[in-house]
Amino acid sequence: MSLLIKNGLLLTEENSWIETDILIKEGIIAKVGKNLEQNGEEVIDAGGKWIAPGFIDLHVHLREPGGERKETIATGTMAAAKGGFTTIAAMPNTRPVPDCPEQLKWLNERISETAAVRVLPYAAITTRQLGAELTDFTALKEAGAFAFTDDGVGVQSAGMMLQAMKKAAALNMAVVAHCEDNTLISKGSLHEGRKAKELGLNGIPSVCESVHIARDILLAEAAGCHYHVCHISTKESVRAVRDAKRHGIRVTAEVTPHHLLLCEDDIPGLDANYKMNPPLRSAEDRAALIEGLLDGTIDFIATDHAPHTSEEKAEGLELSPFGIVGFETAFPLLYTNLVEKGILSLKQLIDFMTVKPAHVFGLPYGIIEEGRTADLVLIDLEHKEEINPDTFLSKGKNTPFGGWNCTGWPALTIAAGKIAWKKGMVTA
Ligand SMILES: NC(=O)N[C@@H](CC(=O)O)C(=O)O
Ligand SMILES: [Zn+2]
Ligand SMILES: [Zn+2]
Repeated sequence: MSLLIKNGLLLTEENSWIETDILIKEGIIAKVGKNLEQNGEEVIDAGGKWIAPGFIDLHVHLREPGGERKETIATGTMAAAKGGFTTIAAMPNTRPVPDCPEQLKWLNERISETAAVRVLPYAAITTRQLGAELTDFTALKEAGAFAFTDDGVGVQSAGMMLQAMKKAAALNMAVVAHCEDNTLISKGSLHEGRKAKELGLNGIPSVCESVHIARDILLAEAAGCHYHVCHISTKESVRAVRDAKRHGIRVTAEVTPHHLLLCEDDIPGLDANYKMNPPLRSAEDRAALIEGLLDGTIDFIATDHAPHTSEEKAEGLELSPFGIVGFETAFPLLYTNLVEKGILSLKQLIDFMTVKPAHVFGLPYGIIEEGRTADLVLIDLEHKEEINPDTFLSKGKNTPFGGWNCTGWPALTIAAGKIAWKKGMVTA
């Protein structure tokens, strides 16, 4: 299939734009330039919309296998495509866990049969993510693991983490960490701070995260491994990563849209759509995350798309599972609340969602250039719409952002040269 995109606006390095056409042939960007001639290709008139590299989200939960009531690879990747994402990396906290080559092979087959966009599967660090026994990293790498993580739980033992990092270093793979010390969780459902006190609930202290990050940075230095911090949320964590980078330690970090845009003060009461792990922290923490993103301490943005059923979320703040969905709101939220407010330039936002994650993990995506895979998103920066969870393609409707008015929405997503989602498209 060949496609010709006409009259798109392409962002330049200087945060300016040029008008361009893009010719796509057999999944590859064949030509970028003005007034390209049509030779029987399907034409897409971008009509002044912006063309960005397809977004890359390296922290998502697709729930399959085992959690199909919350999401499947098919529904999750359709939601991703609608959000403008063309490459996503799926976390291994499924049932079963991809902790052996057979399971990973099954997953890769399922992905190739049902996914609407590219899915890179993580493999677990420990068997069944129980923290007791290291998985076979060599075999898992051969079977197609993208990187190693036990996301959903922290690796409690420093000894286990060091072993994992040494193995990963030898294979030139990354260890990706959910940082949480189980002795410090305190059975909390939100941040240990003002709001927890006001609601009379147990809080999760900041040290619960930062102590793991500090530990792991020293372990990564000893092992010489690429260590990546998931969903960073506290000012102390940002400080630790900043300090580690200054010392030349190979640490990188991601932050979620919700931690950039919300803090504990925004939690209206006992609404479980504000419950996620790590929790929404203090206003100072939120400011430190933005500062960390701006000064390069935090490398990129990842949604931590974590769908749960409405029944589960109806159990309330204390009993419901942690997590919120992210694919279908990430760009409009960040564009409206960071770019339009002058905190980030459009170029910076696009980089945090494309070039940077690709660069950190050595992926050949996130760049619009002749010869590259045609992963693209057309964005309508003028379009205004209210976030309505009922319209989500994800099975998960669990978001605290329902009713937010946003400007700047994806209109069409092309993944590996094929239209993966188009505004107004009817899906099953
Ligand atoms: N972030 C969350 O609140 N929940 C995630 C787990 C995780 O990312 O740690 C989930 O799987 O639901
Ligand atoms: Zn996590
Ligand atoms: Zn997660």
